[in-house]
Amino acid sequence: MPFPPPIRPHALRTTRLPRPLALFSHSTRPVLIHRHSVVRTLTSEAHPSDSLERTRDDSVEGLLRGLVQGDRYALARAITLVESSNPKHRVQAQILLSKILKRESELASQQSTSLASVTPSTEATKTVSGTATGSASGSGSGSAKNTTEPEQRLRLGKSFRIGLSGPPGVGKSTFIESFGMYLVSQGHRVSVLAVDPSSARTGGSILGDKTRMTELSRDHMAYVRPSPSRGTLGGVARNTTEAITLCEAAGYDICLVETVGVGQSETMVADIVDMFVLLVPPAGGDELQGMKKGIMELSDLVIVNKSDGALVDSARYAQIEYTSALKFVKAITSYWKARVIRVSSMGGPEGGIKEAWSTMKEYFDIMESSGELQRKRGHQRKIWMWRQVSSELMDLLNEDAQVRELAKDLESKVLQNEMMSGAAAHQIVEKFMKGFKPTTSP
Ligand SMILES: Nc1nc2c(ncn2[C@@H]2O[C@H](COP(=O)(O)OP(=O)(O)OP(=O)(O)O)[C@@H](O)[C@H]2O)c(=O)[nH]1
Repeated sequence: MPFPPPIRPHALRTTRLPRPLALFSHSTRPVLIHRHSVVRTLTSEAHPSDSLERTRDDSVEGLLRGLVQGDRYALARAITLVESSNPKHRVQAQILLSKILKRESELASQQSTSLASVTPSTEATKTVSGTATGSASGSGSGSAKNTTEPEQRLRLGKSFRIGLSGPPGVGKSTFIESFGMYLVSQGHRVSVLAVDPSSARTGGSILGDKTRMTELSRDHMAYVRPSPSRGTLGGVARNTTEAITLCEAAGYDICLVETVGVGQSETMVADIVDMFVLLVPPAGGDELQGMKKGIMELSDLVIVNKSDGALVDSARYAQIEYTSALKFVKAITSYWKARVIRVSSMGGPEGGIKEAWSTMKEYFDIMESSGELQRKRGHQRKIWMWRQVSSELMDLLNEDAQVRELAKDLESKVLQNEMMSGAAAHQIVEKFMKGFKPTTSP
């Protein structure tokens, strides 16, 4: 099956917001002090057409209803729920996710009949515009309700998950802004999630308070998650996987997951997405030497960014260098050989953005039609099941006060070389198992 057609081909011109601060009256979120944060929060999560009603319903049913209507308030709150470490919230999050997955499988069985009677683009256009006009104008809501089948918004498994990584300053936000706006102009609905490894380690943030992707954030066809996930890397990954599921349930057919190309986060992102794209600066030689071989092995596409003005020659040089470096890297799948293209993120669609999308789309079509995409997703789910097991076990260990106390003592013994690390680990697990009281799962 080819890449799912855009949901709303004619929507672009009708959806721009006048000024972010005009949305104050609609926001149910607390007003933040930092000016950029205010703009990011409001522009990313609030739009007059996001919801048919302003009342906030945080029950699982309410969130689900909001999600399938494509309401960004509901999406933002649902992502906050899955990111929460509060045990009560985790139970609610799991119920919400399992309801989404249940609906997805029900839809899959109905799909052949419903999609045969309605062409995908017509169905999607009705659905999304119905939601948008319903609240924006009020008068159109009657007919909008008639044509809106919320279940049709659950397009799980019909989205394209793209991971984007690259060193700080390579132009990731500029690329995503430009690329995202191009996709939106083609009728796609785009969500952007950020994975920030620094927040996992130190609580700080590389992405910081910088206002990023302002134009895309304001577009009704896009959802930019204002703040990156935090917590342990395993927790961040779990949150991101669940956030992707929520974005897909809310009708976003393209999900971009961005990470800074330092540390382990790119491996983690590559295990979540369908395609992994590496952005590199227009220089080869030393920089290429410094680039970890591992990250090249993960890449399905390498984009040499900033291929414009005086940088074109070095971008060409980098393209040649990366292309030959890739010859020594083992392909991830026999269906696709990684490519290197040049892009100017500031050069508009013709500056390489169009080519980047057609290459990604070609990848998606090949992987989808060969069945490789489904296999890859299945394999990823299996990997994540086990990563989640270890992440949850670690959470349980950390929550146990007695284990924490023992661990502190054993850590210092291991540090002083008074005890073998394996023996210490064994004692910790033993202590935990003795005191473990199973809780009822959702
Ligand atoms: N000439 C040129 N400059 C670019 C291009 N893309 C980005 N830049 C510039 O590169 C600088 C860094 O761009 P960002 O998009 O902030 O880079 P980033 O990778 O998101 O940076 P971090 O948020 O620090 O990770 C900015 O000054 C951009 O204007 C491009 O295609 N051509």
